[in-house]
Amino acid sequence: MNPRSDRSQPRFSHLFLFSGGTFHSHLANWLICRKIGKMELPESIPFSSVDEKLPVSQGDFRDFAEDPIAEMRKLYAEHGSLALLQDGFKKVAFAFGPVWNQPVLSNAQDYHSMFFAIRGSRNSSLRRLTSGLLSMNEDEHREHRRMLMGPFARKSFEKYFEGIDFLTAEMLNSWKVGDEKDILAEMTQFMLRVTSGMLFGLDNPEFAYKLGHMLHEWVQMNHEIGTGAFVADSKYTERYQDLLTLSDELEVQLKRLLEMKRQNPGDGKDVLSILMKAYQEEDAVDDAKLMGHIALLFAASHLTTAHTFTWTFLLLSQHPSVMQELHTELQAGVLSNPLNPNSTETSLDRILKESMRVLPASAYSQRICARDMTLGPLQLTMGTPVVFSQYMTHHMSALYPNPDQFQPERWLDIKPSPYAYLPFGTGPRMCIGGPLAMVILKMVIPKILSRFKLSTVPNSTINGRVISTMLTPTSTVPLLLEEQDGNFTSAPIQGSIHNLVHLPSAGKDAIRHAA
Ligand code: HEM
Repeated sequence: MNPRSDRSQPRFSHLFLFSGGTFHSHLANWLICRKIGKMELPESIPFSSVDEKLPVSQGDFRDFAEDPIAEMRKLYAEHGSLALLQDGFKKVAFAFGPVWNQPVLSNAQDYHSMFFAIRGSRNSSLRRLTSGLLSMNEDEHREHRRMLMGPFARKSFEKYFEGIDFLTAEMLNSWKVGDEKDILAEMTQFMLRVTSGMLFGLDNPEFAYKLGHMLHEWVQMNHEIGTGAFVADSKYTERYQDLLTLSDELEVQLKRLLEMKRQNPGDGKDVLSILMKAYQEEDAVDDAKLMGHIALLFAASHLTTAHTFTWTFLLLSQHPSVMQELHTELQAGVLSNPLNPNSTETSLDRILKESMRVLPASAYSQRICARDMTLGPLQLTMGTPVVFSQYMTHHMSALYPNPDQFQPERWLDIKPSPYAYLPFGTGPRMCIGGPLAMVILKMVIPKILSRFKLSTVPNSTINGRVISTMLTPTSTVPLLLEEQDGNFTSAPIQGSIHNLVHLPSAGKDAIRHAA
């Protein structure tokens, strides 16, 4: 039997947080939320009186797991910026756009964070490795976040530059004019090395990279079965045992790393050394927590940044006039110091902002209601997941005209609120590595583009979709390495990339408007 057609039995799962209760009207609350700051609720919201019609759709969470963007678009088209998806007894709330992002993301006391994947049983290595910031809330979160901020403060960045420069040169020296490169594989490998170096130091590069590879596999596996935290389907959970085994092995290696660091602290310039020192000074050494932080930092950092590199190079290769402007700035040498706070905004700043708007590496995330509460007209019981989405918010035409088009020049005229533009999230749980990721992108992109022209391979097929919470290229992303001669053209490409962004070579009707 096709499991998708078996709708007669509600599916129960110990993995899923149940939510029950009845719905009531909460018009007053909704009206208060209607105008927050400068942001108006988009006109399209269809309920005029909450009693008339609540924004509830019956659905199948497996459809959401398969294609989160398609499901979110459907909910948005049907209900506007607030919706509840109900599958049997289970419910998930969806909050799209700045009006609802604000309460969900600013109120960390009522909207708790939850690790994006299955966490394992109480005494498992998986549970310990997933105990980093994303699994912490309230006082515990505040305390650990404060200690973690040190290595991610701007004054710490210079410690990582030497390693990043070295690894960039190593990658570029392995590239040759005429090569066709899968830029996704290249940038993933590059970020794996950069992240391993930044987190563990490069005094023992072989061990750092070995650990990096293990963490990479562990992160990938978490994302693959991550959707299992939402839906009960063996498709997502059959690799769970493999994840438990890998977690055991990873924990052994991370313990080894901590021992090595204690015996030989090295130059102390890596994130782990800085953290260990901070924890020691506060007499708060807890190896399980340290390992949880390291695992999360790796998970949060390397693929998000690798995907941002990949999407940006793809978008540039499809937009020759944008590339031309960047090249002119590169030649004028105005991009050389990404750390200079006094430098005026360059086209690279706008390109990165726009790339992360139109193809945000983190497409959505979720919170869990910490108590029974209301969100607009919805009454949500404790434990109900609330999904918010960067992709949906960034593609709202009321906020960004022609939202599916890559138009870096729009940033000359706009300054959206942190609830309308949030590639790094916002509020008390905003990404702690965002500024560092931006510096890495701004350091490395000019170096690559000074050496090589990256051109689209005509008619290549580029696919992308959301896996777990990440907007991920799901095919290779082949680009041709050519001599940088400053003459840019583009060529048509195929694939599901056209469902995510409107590319000029695709013609007018290639994409439905996302939101
Ligand atoms: C382009 C690269 C990156 C993107 C797009 C990104 C995106 C995000 C987003 C959207 C969140 C908020 C999630 C939520 O609210 O549920 C987040 C949180 C986080 N990110 Fe990043 N991130 C990036 C790079 C990094 C880097 C380089 C690091 C560290 C080395 C990092 C570490 C973290 C941590 C620890 C959190 C959790 C913060 C907390 O819960 O308090 N990220 N990131």
